[in-house]
Amino acid sequence: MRKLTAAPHGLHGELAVPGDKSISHRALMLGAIAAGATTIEHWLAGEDCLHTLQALRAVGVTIERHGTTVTVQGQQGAARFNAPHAPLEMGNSGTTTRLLMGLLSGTTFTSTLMGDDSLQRRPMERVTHPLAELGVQIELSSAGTLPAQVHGGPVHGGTVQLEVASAQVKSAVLLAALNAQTPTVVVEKLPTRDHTEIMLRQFGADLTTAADQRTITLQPQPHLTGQTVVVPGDLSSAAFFLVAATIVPHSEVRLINVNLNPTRTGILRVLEQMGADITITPLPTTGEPRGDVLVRSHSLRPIQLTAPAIPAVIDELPLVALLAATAQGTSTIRGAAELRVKETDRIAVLKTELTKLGVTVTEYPDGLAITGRPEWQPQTTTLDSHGDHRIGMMLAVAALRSSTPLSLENDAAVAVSYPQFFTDLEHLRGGRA
Ligand SMILES: O=C(O)C1=C[C@@H](OP(=O)(O)O)[C@@H](O)[C@H](O)C1
Ligand SMILES: C=C(OP(=O)(O)O)C(=O)O
Repeated sequence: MRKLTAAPHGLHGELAVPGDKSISHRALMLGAIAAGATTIEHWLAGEDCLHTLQALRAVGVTIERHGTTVTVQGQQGAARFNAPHAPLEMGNSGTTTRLLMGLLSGTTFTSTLMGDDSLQRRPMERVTHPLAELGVQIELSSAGTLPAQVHGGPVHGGTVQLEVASAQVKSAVLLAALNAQTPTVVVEKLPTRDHTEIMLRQFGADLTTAADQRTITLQPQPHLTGQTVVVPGDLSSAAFFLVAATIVPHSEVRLINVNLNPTRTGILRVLEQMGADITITPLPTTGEPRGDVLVRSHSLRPIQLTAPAIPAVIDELPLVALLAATAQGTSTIRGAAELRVKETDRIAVLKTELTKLGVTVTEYPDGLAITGRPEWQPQTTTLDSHGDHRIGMMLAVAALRSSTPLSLENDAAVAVSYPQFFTDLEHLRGGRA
């Protein structure tokens, strides 16, 4: 249980958030199968990425970590991994699980993947079905969930049409297809985050994305070479402070060196459309776009989000719901049924926690309607993350507008993606209550 305090004087200052979670997972995995060493700087030492690191060590990859600098000794292909002595523990991490299903299909052995209670409930057939089209054999529980047995073996190329708009599924297919004998074409329903594609190109793969942004062609058997990967700050982590500074009066915050990949910047577009005061300054870079974002408090208007906008803001939707609570009028988030199969059913949990906070919320199968008021303040004493890191951090941001003390149950969940979240929040509060 953590005491949450308000920020009556607003949030102020500059912050470099930890490295991007999606990119940190991918850098470990591509480093593990490349030739030679990969050095990763500003790596995210959060619980999810540590599960990827431990799983790769368990299959014989040598990985050294000093804080946020990680060195991976590449094995020149998953076929050189060693069979693990025990099941691989995925913890709470959907990304670790789904991407490893693709990567481990290139081994010469069977791996067992296990997860925590939340991950054990999340759907995995979305990955095993498209992988089966490439000849990959994976067994799941009768409910289509973990534990999984991933059988290493031959993989063939082909065209795979994905049923779910998911970067995890797309990435699993691309990682498996590296070992095929013929090219693979992956066709997505909607474009999703393209970190795997960008990084595969950096490591030397021949991969093209069509003008529709959702058809990707990968040539098989590339020679991948170890790289230096400098991970940009995680926009999904920065988003908590972008939203906090917007809705807490008297704030001015600069988030420095955050990832600005357009497949991830939906939250910036939402803030702009709602009338927030943000200034984006791109930094010169190759590969992943990055830059600084300055935000000052501002009043907001409601927003209507539909399916095409969802992938680029999927992890920030709890924050969009909070922004909507302070806007004059009703906002809607639709086409977001994916929220129901995240760490929690985020639609149901948002309904519960926002209702406690005194916000008018309607739940739909695929989203929410939220009626906001510019003068809204939290109306409760105890909030609950339900064990979901993003819900916990959003609630801590909501509490900044409270006039009475609040407490947060299951606050430890934040360590999944942002272990120093409360310290960074305190830094921007300047220790002023
Ligand atoms: O590929 C990734 O790194 C991720 C993709 C998204 O999941 P889906 O692929 O299930 O949409 C996102 O929610 C998750 O936090 C990270
Ligand atoms: C959904 C998330 O992650 P994952 O799917 O990797 O558990 C998240 O970080 O919000």
